[in-house]
Amino acid sequence: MSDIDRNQFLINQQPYYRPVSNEVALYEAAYAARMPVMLKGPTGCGKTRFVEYMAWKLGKPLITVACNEDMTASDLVGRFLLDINGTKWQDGPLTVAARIGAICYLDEVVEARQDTTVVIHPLTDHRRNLPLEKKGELVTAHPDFQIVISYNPNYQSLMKDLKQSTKQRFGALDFDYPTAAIETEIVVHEGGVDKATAEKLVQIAHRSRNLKGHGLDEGMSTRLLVYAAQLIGKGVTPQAAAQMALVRPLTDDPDMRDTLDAAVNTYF
Ligand SMILES: Nc1ncnc2c1ncn2[C@@H]1O[C@H](COP(=O)(O)OP(=O)(O)OP(=O)(O)O)[C@@H](O)[C@H]1O
Repeated sequence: MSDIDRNQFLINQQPYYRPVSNEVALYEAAYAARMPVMLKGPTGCGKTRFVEYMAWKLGKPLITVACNEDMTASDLVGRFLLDINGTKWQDGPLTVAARIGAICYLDEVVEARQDTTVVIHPLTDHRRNLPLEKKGELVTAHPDFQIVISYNPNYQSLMKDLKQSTKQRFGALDFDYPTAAIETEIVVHEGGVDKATAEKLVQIAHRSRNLKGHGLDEGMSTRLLVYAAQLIGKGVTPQAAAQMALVRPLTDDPDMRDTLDAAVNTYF
């Protein structure tokens, strides 16, 4: 039993999510089958917002874990802690999610070491259980439990990739930056700018995305477009907002910065 209040992980207000394709229906089918789901796509394209929206739509709690390379299996599963009465077991977020029947979202899972990632294996196949080896307990996942991971294929390298035995436990949905019309709609909604301004921001992003692989690792994300729009909404000039939110975060290279600034200047 867990004394954790499941309600604290429920999303009470509908998150704004603009569907791009049939991802909502596909996710619902995967959830109905309790299939683990992998969301693949570049940074800032809506993966996290999508999971929040789906958790709200399905009325299930959501527990999110930002993965990093220092994360150990204990950070996910739990550990014994010392307190005044001696040692006390504390469940990690994955264990809490399995007990209360939450959707457990492991963000950027490829950042975690492979020996950490394998702890999810027994939860992602027919066993649906989680051995707490140090505690000597086998947790059987609540029927509502589901595991979702996000993954940016552009960052993958030989050193950092998921094992096939991990990948092949998931159904996968491809995400990418939406079409110009949909992305404009998102920037208007999230950034509170008019349509004409949002369209220009999106066009600048398209220019940068064309430079991916030609001096840029990634183009400007939808998230950065929303940031730029929010600055404009606070009274910053579009040019300064685009420089601060779109160009400067993207590159440290002075030539590339000048190229992107020039692109901004053709629009604003
Ligand atoms: N389809 C969409 N509907 C609504 N908002 C969106 C959508 N796509 C992107 N956004 C906006 O872009 C922002 C960034 O999206 P999100 O945080 O979901 O990115 P992400 O793909 O999870 O990024 P990362 O991989 O870096 O965590 C959101 O806060 C939201 O404002």
